[in-house]
Amino acid sequence: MILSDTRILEEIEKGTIKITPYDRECLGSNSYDVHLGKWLAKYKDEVLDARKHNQIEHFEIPEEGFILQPHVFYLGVTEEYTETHAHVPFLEGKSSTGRLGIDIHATAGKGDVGFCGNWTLEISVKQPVRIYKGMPIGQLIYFPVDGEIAVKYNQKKNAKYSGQPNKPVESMMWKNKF
Ligand SMILES: O=c1ccn([C@H]2C[C@H](O)[C@@H](COP(=O)(O)OP(=O)(O)OP(=O)(O)O)O2)c(=O)[nH]1
Repeated sequence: MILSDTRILEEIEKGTIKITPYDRECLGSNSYDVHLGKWLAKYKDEVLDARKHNQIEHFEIPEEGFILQPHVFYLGVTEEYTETHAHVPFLEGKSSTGRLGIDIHATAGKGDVGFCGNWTLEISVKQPVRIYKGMPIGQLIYFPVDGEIAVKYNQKKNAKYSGQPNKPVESMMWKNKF
């Protein structure tokens, strides 16, 4: 089951879903459109090491936009700060971004019950494409959960991405012991 527009609105009124900034126009029949924040980032090193803390450098998308290149991996961020306290939020692309050859997440679009923060986007493109801050970039969909949640994401001691800011956050895989 996926929450409908009226159910998303009810949850927003209850405070179990928070989306800031919020615009009623961005609410679809069963999703909410999110937008590209002004910060992008790239890893400093060409070769990443899954055991190490790979550093990123942030840069701002200028007014005239920024051309993303294929074979370069970017991190982006949603303009929206969200909180989801009773449902599983999923970040999906939009058909219109997909049709421009833009992928906005790599492998994991699922969020956690209790996730609070801006969403980091894992962006790659099929051909050069100019993107702009504030453009619609994805959509959030919400799934009800079956059963009690013992520990919500924002209550977990080792949650790596809790409270993500309005700048992209790099992989914290290095915090896993392996
Ligand atoms: O494209 C995405 C997908 C998820 N998230 C956020 C929401 C999610 O609640 C959180 C953690 O995601 P996930 O559980 O997939 O990450 P992990 O690598 O397993 O980290 P952790 O060990 O903290 O769960 O990151 C993003 O910012 N961008």
